[in-house]
This record gives sequence, structure tokens and C-alpha cells, in this order.
Amino acid sequence: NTSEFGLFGLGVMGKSLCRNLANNGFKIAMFNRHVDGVEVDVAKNFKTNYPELSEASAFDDISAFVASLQTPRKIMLMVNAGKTIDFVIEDLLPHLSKNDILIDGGNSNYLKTKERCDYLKTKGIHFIGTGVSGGEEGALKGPSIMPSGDLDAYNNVKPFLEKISAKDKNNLPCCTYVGPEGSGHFIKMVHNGVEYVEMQLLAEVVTILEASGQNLDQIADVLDTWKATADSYLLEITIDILRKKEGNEWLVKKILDKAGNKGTGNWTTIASAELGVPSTLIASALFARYTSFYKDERIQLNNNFKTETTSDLNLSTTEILEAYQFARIINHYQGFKLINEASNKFSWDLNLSEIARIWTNGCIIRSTLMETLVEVFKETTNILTNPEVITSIKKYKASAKKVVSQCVLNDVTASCLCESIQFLNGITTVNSSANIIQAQRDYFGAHTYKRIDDDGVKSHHTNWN
Ligand SMILES: O=C(O)[C@H](O)[C@@H](O)[C@H](O)[C@H](O)COP(=O)(O)O
Repeated sequence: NTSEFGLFGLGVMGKSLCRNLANNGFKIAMFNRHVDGVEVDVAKNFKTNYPELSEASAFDDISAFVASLQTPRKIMLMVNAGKTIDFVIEDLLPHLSKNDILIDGGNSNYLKTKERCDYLKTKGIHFIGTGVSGGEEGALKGPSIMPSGDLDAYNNVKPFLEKISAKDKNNLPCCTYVGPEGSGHFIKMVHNGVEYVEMQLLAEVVTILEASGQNLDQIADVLDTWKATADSYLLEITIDILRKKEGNEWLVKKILDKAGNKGTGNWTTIASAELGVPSTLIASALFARYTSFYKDERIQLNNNFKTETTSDLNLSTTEILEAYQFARIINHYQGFKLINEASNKFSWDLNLSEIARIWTNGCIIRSTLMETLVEVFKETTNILTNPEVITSIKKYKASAKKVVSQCVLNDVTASCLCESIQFLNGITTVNSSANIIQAQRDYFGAHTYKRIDDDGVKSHHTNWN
């Protein structure tokens, strides 16, 4: 048993992580199941394709794979989230020894991760649920890694995970012990929620610039200038995407406008509802994807309602940039608020600044804004109380209001941009209209209400009619 680290599951991310581990000098064992006629000699063939894997050992026999590993064994599972993880755990268990460590690097649900931690603890096995972000390229060159679970077990795998992770501007690993149980998968889930919104905002910006009469090349040029103040990985790839041609035609124009999803945005919205946190932008981005799926109905209803757009939105690219920046700040406010609320609710004691730091590189939502948030969260858990952020929001708000109202007036769909203004107005309103909701609930359901003119503890009910 000479291998230091095992990688189980050679899908897109699994393969990239193997090469990354090998490139960093680790002696690894790679396993992929054998499925007649479907998955045959996957590990062996993969090994032969990459010189850096010459020292790696390849397996499709689970007992030989486990036996090849030094103890305590460290095995990273890179298989589809869901039931597959439980099947793989049951397949591995008979071969494992006390204190061995299993790491789940897929997009698993944080509640399931807690269950698996607790279950494997009864078997003397350590389970680490970890978010891994950065896609295929990130996994190969350095992803952002968000592990959680038993700290001692983490310290055992830390040298591997930190070495292969992306590095921040101070050359520190974008990998940190997030906290107990499923907290690593929780923040990865929220990372994806924030990712959904960032992607949606860029799609809305492109729609507005197109509705302003610009073609995709011109829009790519505009977005290129935004790198100076609003740089992000997603902005950069959107520019590449807008410039991609098939012959003389834009490839993106050939792509069917039905947005898929694999569930993390959905889970983030559910977690927000369960924790009572108004992640309105994440919900808007998720539902914008769902709306896009009704392609046939959209065509039919367009015939009924003819929502043709004008090309005179009378908006400058600076106003659109400021509206974009405004909404991005609200997006990050909501994402980190959800993380902070979960940390309090589950007593995870999460470090928001450290989370922002490991998201400054390697992951999909890496950006210069994230760099600033590392410092902001050293002072506060609420970015809307930070003086610089307040100044930015005040500076951008006029443009955000103009862009949103122009979109509404001209039937240009911009659900996340619109919601960003609605949310800020709501969260900055001292006397909201919720007193009317309370009265209505008490009227039809005797749900009672609190009064502002007594201690606010006693519940009151009124016979309204
Ligand atoms: O951080 C990442 O590397 C990505 O977020 C990754 O996890 C994956 O690409 C998402 O699952 C896509 O999510 P959807 O399929 O839901 O868009």
C-alpha cells in the first residue's frame, strides 16, 4: 500500500483532480467502476493518456483500490450527488479500517452530509463533505475547496487539499476548514446561488445592451471596459462567449434559450425559505431559469401579448454598469446573510472573511468585489453597514433605478436587476407595509399581532367586523 491518496470516480472533475494531485507530486490511486460495454478500463486508459499519471495506480476493483492506500486511508469521492454517494459508501465500508477518511467532493446537500457524518462516525470512519468549485479547468489548475466535518480528520487531508487548491493574492491556499458537519457543502450551495445571480445579471445586461441597438461584438467590447472596475471570472467568460463565432455567425445565437440546472440554486432557495432569509435575487435567478424552460408557452403568450422591445432605452453604458454593480452588491449581501444566518442557527461559527478569501480565486464567483469583501467581513457580518459599500450603493442607486424603470417601461426582462432595487428599498424601509399583513392575518385567522405602543411582547387579537 504505497498510494497516499485515493480518488474514486473519474468523471470530468475526478479526472482533473487526479492530474492536479499528480502534478503536485502526490502518489495516488485512481478508481472507476466497471460497467460492461459502458465504463471499461476507465482508470487504466486515463492513466495512459497523461504523463503526469505515470506514478499513479489505476483500479476498477474496489478491494484492490482500498488495499493500495496507506492508512489511515484518504479517499475522495467524485461521483454524482444523491443516492450514488450512499451506494459507494456501502461498497467501500467492508474494505475500510477504523479512522479511515472519506471526502465527498460532489455538490451534495448539506443535510445529507450531516447524516453521512453521523452514520460513518458509528462505523469509526471520518466523513468530510467538501465543496469544490472551479469546473473542469479549476479542478485541474487549482479549485476553491470548502471542507467541513471532523477537524482532526481534516488536518489529515489538509496537506493534499491545500496543495492542489488555487492560491489567493498572498499565495495562501483557497482552501480552509469551514466548520462542522455539512457547513462546507452549505457554503458551496450558496456559492452556486450567488453564481446563478451573477450569471443572470450578465445575461440581463447583454439583453439591455442589445435592446439598446448594440450587436454582440460591440457588447463584448463594452464589457471588456468593465474589467477595470467590475472584473470577475464570469464577466471574462461572458466576453469570450459573445465573441465566439461559427463562420460569421455568433454561436450563442444558436443556443436554445432554455436554462438547465442541477439543483444547487433550488436548494439555496429552499434553505432560504426554511431559515427565513430573503434571498430574493437567488430565487429570482432560479425562477428566471424555470421561466426560460416554458419556451413553447413563451412563444404562444408572446403572440397574445406582443411584448416587442424598443431600441431606444436611452441608457448609457455607464448607467448599465452602475446598475450591474449595484445588483451584484445586493447579491453578495444576500448570499453571505444566508451563510451567517445558517451559521447562527446551526452554531457553526463560520468565518465570513475567510470564506470570501477562499472565493477570491479558483471558484466560479471569483471577482475583484470578492477581494474587497475579505476586508469588509473583518469588520462586520453585514456588508450594507460598511462605509465604502454604503457609498457605492448610494453612488449606483440612481443608475439602477433608471435602468430598471427603463426596462419596465420598455418590456425588457431584467428580473434580478429589478429585484435588487426592490430588495434594497424593502430592507431599508423603517415602517413597512407588513402591519397590514398582520391585520389581514388576524382578521381572517385570528393569528394575533404585536403593537408598537406597548412592550411588543403581548399578542393582540381584534374582532375586526
Ligand atoms: O462551482 C462550480 O464549479 C460550479 O458551480 C459547479 O458546481 C457546477 O458547474 C454547477 O453545479 C452548475 O450548476 P447548475 O447546473 O445548477 O447551473
